[in-house]
Amino acid sequence: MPIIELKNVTKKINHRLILDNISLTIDQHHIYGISGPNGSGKTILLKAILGFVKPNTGNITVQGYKIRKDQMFASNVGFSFGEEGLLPMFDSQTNLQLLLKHHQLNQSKVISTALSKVGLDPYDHRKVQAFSLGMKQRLSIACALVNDDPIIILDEPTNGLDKKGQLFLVDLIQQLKKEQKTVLLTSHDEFFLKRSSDHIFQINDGKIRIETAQGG
Ligand SMILES: Nc1ncnc2c1ncn2[C@@H]1O[C@H](COP(=O)(O)OP(=O)(O)OP(=O)(O)O)[C@@H](O)[C@H]1O
Repeated sequence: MPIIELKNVTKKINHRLILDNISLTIDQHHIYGISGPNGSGKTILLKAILGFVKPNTGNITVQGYKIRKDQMFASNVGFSFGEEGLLPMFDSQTNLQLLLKHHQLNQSKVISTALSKVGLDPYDHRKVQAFSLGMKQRLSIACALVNDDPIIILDEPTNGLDKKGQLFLVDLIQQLKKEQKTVLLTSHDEFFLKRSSDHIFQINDGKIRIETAQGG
């Protein structure tokens, strides 16, 4: 059974068709990359899967639950939308702490582990507003990882990362695959997509098509 399934999903914004009858299946433990020009609907698609955007027609199912029907929002999904999800007036530890879904006795260990996984210093207590773009991107990715969810959604995770950071991210995604996570990510960087993903989808004019399926 697919872990995520979209059936005939349509989304219009201001009478403009953004997602045009999209059907898609995502199998668990695979890495899926989505490419497409600016404004093609990649972010809207990810937000619809999470339940943050309501489609006009169609159904989205995550782990067997219909989103905005059985469940308002997809649970068990870690997500990163770059800087927009961060609280700049707090340090990285507080940003992660506020996201923890479950009370944990070893909270600071869980937070340190997530920061170390993305190459940030767990003892750096500066406010996030003092971080470089690359550090903010890494923290945003840590936000997606901190709850150890089985599904990880990363919108443009290479934004702000230099070449070394991008290679680090490729390794991190391969590590997530080894941990049996299902990852759905978007990127404009074809090289990064090919290096990191088992399957690549292309969105254009609201329609989605599979570009390559390298097998996972
Ligand atoms: N809140 C909104 N109000 C009006 N239009 C919106 C809104 N959010 C998105 N859109 C429009 O929907 C379209 C798809 O946006 P989306 O952010 O999904 O594109 P994208 O493929 O992620 O683009 P990029 O590569 O630039 O990040 C764009 O034309 C955008 O202007």
